[in-house]
Amino acid sequence: MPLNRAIVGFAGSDLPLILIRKEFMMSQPASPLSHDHPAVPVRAQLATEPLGLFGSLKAARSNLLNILPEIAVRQPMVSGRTGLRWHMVMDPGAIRQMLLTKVEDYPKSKATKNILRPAIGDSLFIAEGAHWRWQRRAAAPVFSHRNIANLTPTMAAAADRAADRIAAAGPRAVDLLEEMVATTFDVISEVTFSGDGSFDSDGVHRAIDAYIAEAGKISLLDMLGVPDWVPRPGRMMSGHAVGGMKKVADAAIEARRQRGSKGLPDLLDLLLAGEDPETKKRMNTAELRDNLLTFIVAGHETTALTLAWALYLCAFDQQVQSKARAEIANICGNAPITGAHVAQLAYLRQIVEETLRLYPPAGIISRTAQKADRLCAREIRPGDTVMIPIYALGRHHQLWNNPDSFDPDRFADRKSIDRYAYLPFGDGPRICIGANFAIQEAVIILATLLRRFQFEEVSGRPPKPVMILTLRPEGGVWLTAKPLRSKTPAALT
Ligand code: HEM
Repeated sequence: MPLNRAIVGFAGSDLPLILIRKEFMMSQPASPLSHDHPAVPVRAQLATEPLGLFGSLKAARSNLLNILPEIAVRQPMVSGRTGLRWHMVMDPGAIRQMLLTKVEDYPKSKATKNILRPAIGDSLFIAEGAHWRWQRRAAAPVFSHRNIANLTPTMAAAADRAADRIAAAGPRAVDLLEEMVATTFDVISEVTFSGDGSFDSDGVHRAIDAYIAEAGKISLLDMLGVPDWVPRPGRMMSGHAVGGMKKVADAAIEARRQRGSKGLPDLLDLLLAGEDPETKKRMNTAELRDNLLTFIVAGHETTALTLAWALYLCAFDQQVQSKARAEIANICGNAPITGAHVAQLAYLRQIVEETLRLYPPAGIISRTAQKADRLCAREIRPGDTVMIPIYALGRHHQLWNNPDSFDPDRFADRKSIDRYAYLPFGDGPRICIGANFAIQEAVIILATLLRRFQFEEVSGRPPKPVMILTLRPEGGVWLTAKPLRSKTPAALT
């Protein structure tokens, strides 16, 4: 079927308005479909009719996925106007243009920067141009293959602690989302400020979570295009917690400068030693702190969500869970999980990749166009918001077979997948710097938990995909964890 270039206006618009063809207006039942179709895991209910300005604003505050129209999983591009002109791009060629060939013309959107700048300053995540480039060059060695491999024991130890906590819950259902957030925070605080007894990691964790909860709610004022200097109440509320968090981080950096590195270098040691290979510039305390907080903010919740969704999917499909457990037994036996194992746990990696297709933590990324351009033969004007809805891309009917079903075997032959059809980590020069870190961490934690427990769904408590800043399972991921062995092999040695 040729791709239909529909343009959809979701509110008063100077763009051609509402051309939703009837066949695209059919709503999708949640699951299961019918006796002829396999059941599919939970998915978001996409909009089947224009929301209007207030409907869009309401959706944006409660669940951003609700602003995605159903045709976004069938069409290459959807455009409209809600205060500002916007486009959603699902066409791999057009996405390549935005993220790679014309990356300078599509910087991160103002809304993204407004939300994150109070917490992470002008760090690697939101800086542009030369200021971004030198920080990326200085931080790149921190995420080298060797440095990430060195973190394996820290990740495995945090995974064992998580397994012990889950075991302590006994036969009661456990919220795996909460457990995974605690576990990935444990990892990231250990690998950023390891061994600094004075570092108040609980305080930083509380401040970050409060910030994500408050400031992450897409501001009504941003959506309406109100200028940046108008204060945003939600962001001011969390300002106090953020100020405290920055002080804690600055003190930890100063303490490390005084005492120097001990043993294997952690992320802070590596960043302290890092310099831009071209300009030889090094980061000052504020730049180090903003980047470390960026790693914490960008790195812990995203990986926790991946793990929580992966465990939900393994409980949803017991055959996949058994196959994964067989692989772990075959590759790792009873030994503690090592970096060498991670490289061989191919099926576990496929589960993680398929989880990221169905529930990408960064469900929508967005850019503000700087120049007049054309995407999918459609006019882009300077100032237009151009979104890449990663969630819709991963479930696009033109790009995937049975897009809503869970099938890790899709990733058995990675070469068969169009690079720009699968973008949980973005692409081009702004691709996630922590992608390998996240995959390694997810594989280690998943392997540790699956060899110790059999996870089962709790009836009547399915997670609901909701996107505020990230795509989260609302209400948590409640599963029962049936013990398969009393202790992890690491703890037995
Ligand atoms: C499963 C886990 C993760 C997911 C799904 C994820 C996703 C993403 C995505 C989609 C982007 C690009 C955003 C855009 O282009 O607008 C990004 C950028 C970034 N991520 Fe991740 N991320 C994850 C884990 C991590 C980890 C573990 C770290 C660090 C420890 C990290 C640090 C960053 C940074 C610093 C950037 C900005 C890079 C730049 O602009 O040069 N992320 N991430």
